[in-house]
Amino acid sequence: MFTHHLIRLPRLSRGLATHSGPLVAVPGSLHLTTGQSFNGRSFGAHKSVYGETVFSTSITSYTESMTDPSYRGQILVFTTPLIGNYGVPHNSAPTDSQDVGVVLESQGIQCAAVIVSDVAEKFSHHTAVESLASWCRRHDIPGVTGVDTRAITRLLRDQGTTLGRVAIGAEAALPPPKENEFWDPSKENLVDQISTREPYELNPTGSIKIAVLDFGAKANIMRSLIRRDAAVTVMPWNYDFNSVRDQYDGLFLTNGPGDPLHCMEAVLKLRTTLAEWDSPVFGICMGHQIIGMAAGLDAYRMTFGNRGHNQPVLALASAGSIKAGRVYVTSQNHQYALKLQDPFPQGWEPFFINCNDSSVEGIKSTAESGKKVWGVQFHPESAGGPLDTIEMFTDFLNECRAHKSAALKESAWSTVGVVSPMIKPRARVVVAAAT
Ligand SMILES: NC(=O)CC[C@H](N)C(=O)O
Repeated sequence: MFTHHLIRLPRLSRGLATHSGPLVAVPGSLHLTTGQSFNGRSFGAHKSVYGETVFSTSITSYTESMTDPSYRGQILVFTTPLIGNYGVPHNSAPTDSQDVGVVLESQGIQCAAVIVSDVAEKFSHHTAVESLASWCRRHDIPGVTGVDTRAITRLLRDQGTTLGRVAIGAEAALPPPKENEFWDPSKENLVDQISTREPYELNPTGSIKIAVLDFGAKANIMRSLIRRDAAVTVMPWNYDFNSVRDQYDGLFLTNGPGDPLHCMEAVLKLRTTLAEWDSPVFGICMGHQIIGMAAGLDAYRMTFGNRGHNQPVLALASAGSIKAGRVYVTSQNHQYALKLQDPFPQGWEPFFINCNDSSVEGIKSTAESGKKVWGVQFHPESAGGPLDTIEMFTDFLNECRAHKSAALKESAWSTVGVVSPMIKPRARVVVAAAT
């Protein structure tokens, strides 16, 4: 065990006096299961936690990242040195008539702890109501500052995502835990801990009915759907969608925390959906991994994953607003990815590839398959991050609308006993009436 960084003296002169009382120098440390320790000072809850230590290269949107349910169980290290300078907004004020109940990405802070090189002790923004430190304390989330986050990140890039413990107060000075005492969140079904227990509706008067399987959804996915006039029914991740699928015009699978292998129940149910239902399906991050596994691809654990808002992806195929050959800058937060295999399963093709590490960033059904199914590893809904691929939501809903009106015409023609000349008959039998 060696120590990378000594405890820095707290900057009492700058203090937190304006917003939350003077900062008392409480020690805070990050211990890694591989033996390294980083000693700084605490700025959040006075509580020690275990988790998986990951780093994010995002420069802004710490509030959105920290409320993203996909960070559940993770000790989030920000590579940007100064975090907290625009404070934290009120999280429950409606932003518009299509309010989803929160301003940020979920009700509370989802990551297990945060590690910041230099936490901003003063904040300034017209929507801010409190400091990062006070927000963390209110949500019982520990934070450590005054550590060399560059050194931590270099370590994580070499040795991969590593189990860690954030130790606060007297515990920070104790020897690090033994290797077998670290908690490994990837062993748990984190999705089941946060997915909705019961289905619920948003924007029920919307013009197209979309079912959303909730693996730990970011609120901006729901906003992105309902702002495009979708009526959304959010369902538990393992809901029996096949028993209600005929009531919906499209299926959406959300992001979510942890290892996708814990969600095999959803993979198997989706396999049935894809075999028997031909309405459009779209999945993001965990949702994309579930679609890929249902298609027959394998998922694997990456060394340190991709987390940040500056990940370039190259489109390999065109679809809707996406043009083959273009690079899109994307928001990402994932540890697992689909394995690139040659040949791809029949009826599927790669859609995007990561320009940095060549990992699979998207898959789609082929034109020949007659299906409209896409999955993307990145987050088109952003929050935070660039909006380069936001129109994929419009593309998905356009396909749902086109499919719905084609199906309506088809059933209108079949009730008068003629096979529509405009509709290519699918595997489904079109009932030919007499006379
Ligand atoms: N944001 C996500 O949906 C993450 C998916 C999955 N938990 C992973 O880490 O790869």
